[in-house]
Amino acid sequence: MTIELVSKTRCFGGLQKVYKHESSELNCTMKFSLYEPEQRADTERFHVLFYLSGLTCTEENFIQKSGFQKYANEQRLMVVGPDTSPRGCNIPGDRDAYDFGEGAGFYVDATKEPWSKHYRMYSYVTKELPTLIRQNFPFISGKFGIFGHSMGGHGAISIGLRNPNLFKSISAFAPICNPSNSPWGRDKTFKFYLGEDIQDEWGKYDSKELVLSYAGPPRKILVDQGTEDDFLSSHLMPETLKDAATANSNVDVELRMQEGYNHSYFFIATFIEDHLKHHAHILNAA
Ligand SMILES: N[C@@H](CCC(=O)N[C@@H](CS)C(=O)NCC(=O)O)C(=O)O
Repeated sequence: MTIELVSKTRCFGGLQKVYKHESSELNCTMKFSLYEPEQRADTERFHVLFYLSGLTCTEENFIQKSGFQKYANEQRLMVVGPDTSPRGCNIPGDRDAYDFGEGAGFYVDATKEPWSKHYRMYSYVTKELPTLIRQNFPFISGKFGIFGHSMGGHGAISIGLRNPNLFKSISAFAPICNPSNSPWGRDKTFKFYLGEDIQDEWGKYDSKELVLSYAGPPRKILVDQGTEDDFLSSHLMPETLKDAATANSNVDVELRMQEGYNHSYFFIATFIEDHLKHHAHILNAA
C-alpha cells in the first residue's frame, strides 16, 4: 500500500503529518492525519490511537482545534485521524446535506446502491487503515485504542466493541449512542446506506445495542457529554448507553456530564487530556 506525505509540521516536539493514499475499500483518494511523538530513540515504537471525527469534518478539524498533540507527546501515543467519508465520488445527492453523503460516512459499510461501492468506512477503519499503519509506521504490535466525537463517538464505541481483538481502549465525546433512534441515523444515514433491515443491519452499528450484547473481555468506556449540547436529548441520548451498561457487567460506561459545555471543539479541547490518559493507561497495561 503506497502512501504519500501531504504535509509535515512540528508540534509539541513531535510531528503532525497528513498523508494521502488510494483506498481500496472506498474506491477513492483518501487523506488521514497522523501525529508522531518526538522519537527519543531510533528504535522507539508507539501505541496507536484512532480518532474518528463527527459530521462535516475532514481529517483537519481535530488536528487544528483539539490541542491533543501536547498530551499525545506526553503519553507517547501515535494518533491517527481518518476523514469522515469517501470524497469526490460524485454520487447524486452526496453533497446536498451536512448530515448525509460527504462528511457523513457514519462508520458503516453501506449495503444499498448507489452507496455500497464507496461508503465502506467500517471496513476502512477496521481493516485498511490498521494494515497501512502496521506497514508504514513505528507501531507497537498489539492493540489499538479508538475514540471520537459525535458521529465519530458512535463509530468508536461500535467499532471498538465489535472488534475487541483489535481495539483495546475506547472513549467518546458526545457520542450518538442510539443512532437507530436518532434523526441522523434513523431518517438519514442508516435508512439510505443500510436500508430498512432494522433488526440485522442497524443493530450491528448501534452502540446501545452493542453494549447490551457485548460478550468480550471487560471494557471501560469513558464518555464526556456537555449539558448545553443542542443535540443532547434529541440526537445523542447518552442515558441509553448508561442504561445498557447497567444491564451488562462486561461494560463499564463512565458517563461524565460536563456542566455548561456544548457540542464544539472547545468542549473537546477542555477534556482531551483525560481521554489520552485513559487510553495510555489501558494500552500500557497490556
Ligand atoms: N451545525 C453544524 C452541525 C454539525 C456539527 O456540529 N458537526 C460537529 C460534529 S457532529 C463538528 O465537529 N463540526 C466541525 C467543527 O466544529 O470543526 C453544521 O451544520 O456544520
